[in-house]
Order: sequence, then C-alpha cells, then structure tokens
Amino acid sequence: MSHLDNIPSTPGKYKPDKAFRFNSSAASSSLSKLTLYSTLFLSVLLFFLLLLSSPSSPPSPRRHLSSGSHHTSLSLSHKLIRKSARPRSTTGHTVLVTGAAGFVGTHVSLALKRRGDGVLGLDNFNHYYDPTLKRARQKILEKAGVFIVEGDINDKGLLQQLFDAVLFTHVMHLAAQAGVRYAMQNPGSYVHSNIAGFVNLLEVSKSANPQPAIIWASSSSVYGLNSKVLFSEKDRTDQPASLYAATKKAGEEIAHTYNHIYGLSITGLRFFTVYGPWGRPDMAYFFFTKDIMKGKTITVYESPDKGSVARDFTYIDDIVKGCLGALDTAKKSTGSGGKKRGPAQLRIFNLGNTSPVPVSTLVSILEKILKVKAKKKVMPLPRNGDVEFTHANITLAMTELGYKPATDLEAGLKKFVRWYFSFYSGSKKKSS
Ligand SMILES: O=C(O)[C@H]1O[C@H](OP(=O)(O)OP(=O)(O)OC[C@H]2O[C@@H](n3ccc(=O)[nH]c3=O)[C@H](O)[C@@H]2O)[C@H](O)[C@@H](O)[C@@H]1O
Repeated sequence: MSHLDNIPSTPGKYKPDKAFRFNSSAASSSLSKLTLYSTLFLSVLLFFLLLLSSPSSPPSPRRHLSSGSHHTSLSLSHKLIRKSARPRSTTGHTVLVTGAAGFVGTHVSLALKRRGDGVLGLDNFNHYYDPTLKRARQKILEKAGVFIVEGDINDKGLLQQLFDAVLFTHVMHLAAQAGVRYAMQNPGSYVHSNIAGFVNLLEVSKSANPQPAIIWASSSSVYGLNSKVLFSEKDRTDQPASLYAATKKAGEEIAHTYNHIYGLSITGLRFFTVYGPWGRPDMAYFFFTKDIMKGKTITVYESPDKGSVARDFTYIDDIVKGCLGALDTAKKSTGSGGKKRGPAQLRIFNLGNTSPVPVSTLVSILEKILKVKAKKKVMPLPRNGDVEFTHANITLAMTELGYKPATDLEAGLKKFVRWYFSFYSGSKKKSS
C-alpha cells in the first residue's frame, strides 16, 4: 500500500492510521514522507484547478457598464471608452453619439471619427428592426475605432458612468424610436425613448461640468397638418398627425426648458425622410426595394383627392454634412454642475432636400434601377399618422450651417440599391 493511498480527497478530514501512533520512529519517518507527498499532491491539484478555471482566451470586453461589472472587464471597457472618445488632436471634439448603431448614427459617427474627433457610441440594439443590420454597422464602426457601449439612454447610472469617464464637448443625440406608423402599434416605446430617454440624457448633461453642447434629431413630422409650403422653422408645429411627431415636438419644448433653466446649448435638426445605404428597413424606399425584388405587391398611398403623396427625400451624406455643420457651429453651454451662468444657444433647423418627390415617382425610379416592374396597389392614405406632403425651406441651415444638399433622389437610390445588393448577397453567402 503506498502512502498516497492514505491521502484522502478532502485533506481537512484526514485521520492518521492507528499504526503510526504506536511506532514512534516509523511514525515520524512516515509522517515526514507523508507531509512531503501531501504537499506535492496538493501542489499538482492546485496547478490543475488553476488551469481549469483560467479562461483559454483573454476576456472579451463587456458592452454593459454597470456598478456590478467585474473589475477587469470594467477597466477594460473604460480603456476602450477613453480610447474611442479621444480626439486625434487637441483641437478635436469629444462626442457622445447616442443611437450610434442606427442609420444616421453610424454615418455621423464615422464622419466624425474620420476627421479626427473622438467618438463614443451608445446604443441599446433594440429589435424594432433586424438587429443583425445594427450589428453589421457596429462592426464597421469598430474597424474605424468607434466603440459602442451597449445600453439605454434611460439608464441614468450608465450615462453617469460615461460622463464620469469622459468629458464630452458635444452630445450628438440620435437615439430615438423612429417610424411614423409604428406609433399606433407601440405608443409606449415613443414616450420611453423620445421623451423619457431625452429628459434623462439632458438631466445628466446639465449636471456635467463642463456641460456639453447638445445636437439632436427632431423630425419634419412636427409640421403635421401644416399646409403652408415651404415648411419654415417659423411655421406652426402644434398640429402633429402622429404620436411620433408629438413626441418629437415635445422634445423641442423640453429642449427649450433645459436651455432656459440650465444654460444647455441645444440644436434640434428636423430631418426630412432620410434615405441611403445602411438605411432603415422599416422605411418605404427600403421595403419597396425588397418587395419589388420578391415580386410582392407594394401599397402606394395617394391623397384622398387622388393627388400624389410626396416627400422631400434627403440623402444621408447631405444629412451628415448638416449634422457636422450643426456641431461645428454649436456654442458652448453656459452652465456647469446644474447651474446656469448665462443665456445659451437654442436653435432649430430644417435639413431637407427642397425637392419633394411623389411616392409614385419613387416607385418608378426604383423600377428603373432594379429593372423590375413593381406590382402596385394604390390606395388612399390611411389615417395612420402619415402626412400628405413635406417640403423643407432650408435657407436657415444654408446660412448658419453651410448646409447644401447635393444628391437627387435617383442618384441617391442608385447608391442605396448598390449597397442593398452587396449587403444582402454578402449575408446570404455567409449563412450558406
Ligand atoms: O421626415 C421625417 O421626419 C420622418 O421620415 C420618415 O417618415 P416618412 O416620411 O413617413 O417615411 P416612410 O415611412 O419611408 O414613407 C415615405 C412615403 O411613403 C409612403 N408609403 C409608406 C408605406 C407604404 O406602404 N406605402 C406608402 O406609399 C408614405 O405615406 C410616405 O409618403 C421616417 O420613417 C421617420 O422616422 C422620420 O422622422
């Protein structure tokens, strides 16, 4: 019987054999041998236990930052956050982009990063539309050096941690519940993101020291039932036709309050039906393309008097230029730590294309580019929040932001369709 056979698996419960107690010399030599073997065995055991518990690859950074996070992953995330938010030069801005994995958010984040600004993204990757598209956008941003923290603008603790880690000069707030018609299905999500989330972000921003300047996405839909064309920033916006529009209008009023009480510099941008590569699959141009290619019938709305429904479709690159122009001309907030120290800038701009196109023409252009005849069902505009017509007056944005849209609908749709085919044929290849 070897000594090793006497060593139990639970060392604390080891009882020496009676034979050792009566033969003292044998006992002492056996005891020292036993101690030696025990030590050896325990060392080997410990070595294997350590080997099993240690990860085979370094820990991947957690996308969530929370007070309960493991120390290592937290400091790893903090490192990524600081690196992503660091501008290339001392003149660069440090920008928090909310909704960074969204359509406009991705394009704006890339443009800021490419020109040397520091950019930190925040996105909750919700399932309003296919999250794999958002993940694909995230990959592109990661390659460009933009890190996205996965979290919600309603999470005050998380926002506070981000503001504690980084002194943001600007917040580009593009996170929102978008879509006009979906508001009838899920009204709560609009209140949650566009009102509660916005207030939460402004609360944290107003308490920061120094306060960042805020640039945020409002919407052409605030013009609602306004029938005066062109739509000018001075026109009435108190007749929203959808809950979506009402929450964006509420955002504009909330912005006024935070500017007035706390001295936050705030610029709202009224986007007019933005389209282009990496766009949103819930928008008509996107799902028309998909359905036309599948041979599915599309529904084209017309106004009740059989007139055309039209939109001032605006290409994404033009919108990005408008966003950067707004950021570059934003003045500093005047408050700090929740206290106003003087009047601050409060602005609102239309970012449109000034060239409305009927939805029926949008379909004809797509047919031409896709070389497929669409199966169409024309029906009167249902009362679902849609308005008949949008047309932006962009004089103010041209003068103050240097905004100058340069892409017409046909040129922009060609770029979209090219992207659409390369993206979806790529995804198919990967999954097969
Ligand atoms: O300008 C804006 O502020 C808004 O632009 C778009 O809203 P919308 O203009 O309604 O864009 P789509 O949903 O793509 O609709 C475009 C046009 O197609 C029409 N349409 C839509 C769906 C359909 O099945 N058939 C159809 O003819 C709509 O009535 C509308 O005239 C975005 O979806 C909103 O998030 C954004 O805020």
